[in-house]
Amino acid sequence: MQVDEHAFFHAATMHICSSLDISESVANCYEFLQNYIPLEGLHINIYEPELRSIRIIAAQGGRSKKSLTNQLVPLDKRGIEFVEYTSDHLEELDRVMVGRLPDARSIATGMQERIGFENGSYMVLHLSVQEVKLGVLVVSSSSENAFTEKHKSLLTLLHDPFAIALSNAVRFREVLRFKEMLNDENIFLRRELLHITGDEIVGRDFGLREVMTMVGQVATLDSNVLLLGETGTGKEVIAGAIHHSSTRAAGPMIKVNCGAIADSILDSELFGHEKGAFTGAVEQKRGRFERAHKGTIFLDEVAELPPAAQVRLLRVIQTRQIERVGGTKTVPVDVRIIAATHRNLPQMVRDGKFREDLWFRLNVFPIIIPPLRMRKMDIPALVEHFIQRKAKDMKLSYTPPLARGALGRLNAHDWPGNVRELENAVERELIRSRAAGPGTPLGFDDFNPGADSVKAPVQARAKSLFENLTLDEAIRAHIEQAMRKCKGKVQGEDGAAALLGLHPSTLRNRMRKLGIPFGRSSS
Ligand SMILES: Nc1ncnc2c1ncn2[C@@H]1O[C@H](COP(=O)(O)OP(=O)(O)OP(=O)(O)O)[C@@H](O)[C@H]1O
Repeated sequence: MQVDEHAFFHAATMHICSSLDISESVANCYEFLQNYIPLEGLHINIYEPELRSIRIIAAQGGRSKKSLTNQLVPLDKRGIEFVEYTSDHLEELDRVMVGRLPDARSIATGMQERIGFENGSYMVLHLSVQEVKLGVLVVSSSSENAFTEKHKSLLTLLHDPFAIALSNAVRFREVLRFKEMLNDENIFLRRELLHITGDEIVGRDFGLREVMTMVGQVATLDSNVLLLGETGTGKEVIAGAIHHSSTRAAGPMIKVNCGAIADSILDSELFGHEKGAFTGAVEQKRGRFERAHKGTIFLDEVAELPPAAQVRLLRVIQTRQIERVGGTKTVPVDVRIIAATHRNLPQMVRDGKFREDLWFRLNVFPIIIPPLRMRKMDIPALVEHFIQRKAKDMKLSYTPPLARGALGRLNAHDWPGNVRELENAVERELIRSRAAGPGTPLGFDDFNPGADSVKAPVQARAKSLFENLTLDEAIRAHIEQAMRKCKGKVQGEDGAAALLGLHPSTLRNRMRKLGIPFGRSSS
């Protein structure tokens, strides 16, 4: 057959450049090329030296039923030597090499099985740009001696368009990888920034004192931690504190909300997927476990994991390895697990809804975070903290004061939504105050604590303690109460600083600010 080489080159280039996705380009080209070359398989492969393997980037034809895209074909010593030799001696070699498929076995054991022809022949076009070897285009046939000099020269014509398509594909993969890394880095840096700018844990010296002691005990170990507490109690905040105080603080902390991810994509989210693993998997993706490598993974709402995912999580904990969806190799991951739930996990284990073996693995060091109604002494400081933070977020040039009686109203509530509910209440009140005019005190007047019988005694106690007090007055009352208990002593084991969980000089500063006499001035 007489071939118009210009027309062939033009049409082939149009097919190769028809898509940004190299798999599609190869698919589009496959049938077209069959009009000129008796091929039954078309593959583009790159060499990955650190994995000592060939990676199939795009594949069409062949006898394999499974998608070959992204599969790794390990090379033995001879294979590595061959690939490295051809990379170093590109100029001296023919651009297209023709050979018998059985001989290819010595280069890449397994490649032949993947293509699916026992016997037959192949042509390999070495793809390079500016003398840098990128990879190869492999054309194969199940017939022996299928390819002639004419086929060889036609394939040679296609070097540049295929090389450019491969170079773009490789760069695109790199960009995606960097994008993912930057994303992780960004999340990490934002957390870090919050940490440095003092997104401190309010109540660490009061209502969360025991919790923080436990955080201190476990943070530097690598043990798994289970955080138990109602919704909004600050489980994520505590998980962050553990990570930041651990030896993994320089690594990433990756959060997974196990209850918010659809079952169908849970595996791919947790463990990643290979390109082509399922419809829509257009690129390889690292899962959250891989992204948390050398850091911490925070599995929020762990009780919501469906049974199949529980099994896979258990396997990861046992083997410290993951397998991407659609992948064949295992990837080691060095990750510390912090899990959290607001559910009664032991009960779920008894009901057969949560695997007992997984429960044992996660429950190495449980920390119970008390609900806000059991640590109401933290409310004034939390309110102060949220007013400062939200006023900054809302770009207010002032921080409005609390109205008289506001704290009493807040204390009378039982806070079923815990700290998050309080945070939202403060935000709502700031919005109202801004609308009423700058500096309008935050009254929490419309705030309805509800009035069921369970809350009544709590309300009565809280009212007597805090009603009609401003924030400073409430803190002042709290300190004065501690000073009375400690008979005016600030420092020492039986001093007010120890009772309040503060450093003595911090307490003295605060007392000075609030005009509370201490030491000689108190007598
Ligand atoms: N001790 C605290 N100091 C300062 N802010 C806190 C504290 N505890 C909780 N918060 C804030 O309250 C909100 C809810 O906290 P967080 O998300 O950690 O709760 P959670 O228990 O993980 O909630 P969920 O169970 O719904 O996931 C967050 O905005 C958090 O910053």
